[in-house]
Amino acid sequence: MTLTELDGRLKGGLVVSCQPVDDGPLDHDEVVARIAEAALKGGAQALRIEGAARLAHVRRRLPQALLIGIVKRDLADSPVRITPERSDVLALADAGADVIAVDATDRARPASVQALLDAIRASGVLAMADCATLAEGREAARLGFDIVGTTLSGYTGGPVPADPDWALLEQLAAEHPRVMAEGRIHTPAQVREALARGAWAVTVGTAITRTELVTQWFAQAQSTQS
Ligand SMILES: CC(=O)N[C@H](C=O)[C@@H](O)[C@H](O)[C@H](O)COP(=O)(O)O
Repeated sequence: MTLTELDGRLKGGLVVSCQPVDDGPLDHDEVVARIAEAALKGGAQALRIEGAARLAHVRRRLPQALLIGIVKRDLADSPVRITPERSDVLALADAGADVIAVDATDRARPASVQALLDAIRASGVLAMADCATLAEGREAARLGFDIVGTTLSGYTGGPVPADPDWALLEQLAAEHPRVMAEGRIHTPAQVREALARGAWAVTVGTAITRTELVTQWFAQAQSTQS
């Protein structure tokens, strides 16, 4: 896919991250494929899918869908979880990802961000950098990532904030044409706000595809009433 095609399909649009709660009742390839199909019917322009085998399954079911692929793995010697290795990139490309997202944080890691980007480029797909800070976003843009995301802001140490990182979004959007607002965007009003603050596109996960957590939000509201 060319960048012009990517812009035509996703600029100003919504990505639904279809990552159910790990080991929960929705954490099955076919269930995720159906959630993904439902998200497209609801108006999503793209889907973020975790796992190469799962992405291949979704690709078979939804041949035309724009798929952003990641692999999440817990490593013994690095806090990097999202697409940490070259082999993850190759597996996602083989599975049919249009875009591959990698952790682009400045942390101890098994493969450099440059090496991951090189593997993505060699596979002929587009590249997204999941960042936590302005410096990381700048470095990702300098390396040549097509999309820079706020994905990891709030997740590299300390308590996780309640709100999206609007400041990081605005700072990145001032410098880069394709900034994905991602992370803790839970309402339609926040999607509008992200676009107003300069996001190129917006990814929503938990609020659409983690039923247990969304139910907890409502259930806790009920229990604080009584
Ligand atoms: C930090 C991390 O591992 N983020 C992950 C990245 O793929 C997912 O767990 C998030 O659900 C996704 O980024 C969407 O965000 P939210 O679920 O807040 O709408």
